[in-house]
Amino acid sequence: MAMPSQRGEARLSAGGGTAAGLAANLVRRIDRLALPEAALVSVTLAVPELAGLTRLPAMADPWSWQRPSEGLALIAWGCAHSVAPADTAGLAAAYHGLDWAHLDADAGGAEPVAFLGHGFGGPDALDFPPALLRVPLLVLRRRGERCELILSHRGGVAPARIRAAWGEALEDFAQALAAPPLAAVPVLPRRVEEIPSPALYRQRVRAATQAIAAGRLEKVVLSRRILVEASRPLRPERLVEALVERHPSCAILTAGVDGRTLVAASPERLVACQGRDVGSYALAGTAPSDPADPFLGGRLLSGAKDRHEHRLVVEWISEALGGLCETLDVPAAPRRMGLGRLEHLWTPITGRLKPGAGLLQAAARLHPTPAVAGLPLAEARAVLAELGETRAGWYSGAFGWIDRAGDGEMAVVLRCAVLDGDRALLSAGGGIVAASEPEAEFAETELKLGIMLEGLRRA
Ligand SMILES: C=C(O[C@@H]1C=C(C(=O)O)C=C[C@H]1O)C(=O)O
Repeated sequence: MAMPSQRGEARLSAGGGTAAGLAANLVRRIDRLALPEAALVSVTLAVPELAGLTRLPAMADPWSWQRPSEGLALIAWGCAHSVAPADTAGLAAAYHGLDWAHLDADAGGAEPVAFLGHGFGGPDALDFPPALLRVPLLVLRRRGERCELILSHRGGVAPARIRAAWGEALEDFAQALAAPPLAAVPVLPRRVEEIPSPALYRQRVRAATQAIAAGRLEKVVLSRRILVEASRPLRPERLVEALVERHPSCAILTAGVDGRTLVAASPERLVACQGRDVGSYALAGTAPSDPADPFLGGRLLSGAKDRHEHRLVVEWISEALGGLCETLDVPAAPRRMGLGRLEHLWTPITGRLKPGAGLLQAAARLHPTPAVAGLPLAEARAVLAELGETRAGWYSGAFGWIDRAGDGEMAVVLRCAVLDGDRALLSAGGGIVAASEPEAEFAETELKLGIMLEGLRRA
């Protein structure tokens, strides 16, 4: 544990060195390297001494991604390059336009990474930018046993300037890692606003089922959000810690945008790529899981309404991804994915990409899936607009990372909150099909909101 002491003396671990010592050591290693030349330059250093310290430290506007079940953590610090395109297509253009040179100083084989995120499309009630691509100044990456620091900087400037910027960032980052965690006083956030009101949400579910019965569309995903207030500022890094512990199979992500922090524990993979292997999750159909009632999940698997809702998503993803793939594997029947108090129907879809196809191309085709929008998409968007629904803070958009070689993953932003001081705005929704009932749909959103509400008690 870090010992409280003066700046520069803070210890990274009981037996380890000081934060200042680590930073000085890394700076010496960087000084010996000949930096590559390009518009964007990166260097990766192995840092086994940080392997036990890949928790998100307290910082302003944190960007991070963790998949604890895969032993993956990416913690960013600062910004070397950022682009704010108008949409997902713009994200792909921004990424492919990067002139990015890299020096793998310890021959660990790892590529430098960029983070990216975007909203659902259309107005964002929190005015989050439609899309962002960011190459951080530093990324601490842990993958299994390996731990590395990736440093990036805009090229075309004197190497001494780059080294100075990295040196300063390394010092600050090491200090943040060594800072002792703040006392864990539990908070009880209370609801201060519900948008729409519970009664209006039920009414929207009814209106949606009527539009479906009238033959306008097959499915539409409605959502609601709640604003909660705590008695003191909420801390994203503590919320992340709680989510990592409770939902290790999810993608736990943060994106700091102008002092507000989006935090999510998403069970839904929009797309993941490794080489030409690609995968996406169809996730739709939800029920409470009750350990005392093992048959409940069985009912989810055999229930006609949820199976129908799920099948629509499987077919749509198979078609969207299939167009980019040489081979596609779609399991014949869904499985159950358990997430604490609820569970989903889940079909992991995998394939082999055609040459030239990649993660961002797949992401642009897959977003928004009928798991968060509806079918057909244009009619679903029209119904959402008629019902007056808006989404906020990238909820039901996507967030993830991509490395220089094109490997990476994006998750659908679900089970999320935007933290702003002592307040947090939580969003959740659910798919409405012909057989949906207002009360059950409302209860489903409450279950989904429960994941963040529970985490926030420890924020
Ligand atoms: C829309 C959300 O979740 C999506 C909708 C689901 C459903 O309708 O059953 C299940 C998982 C997600 O794909 C949400 O969590 O807000």
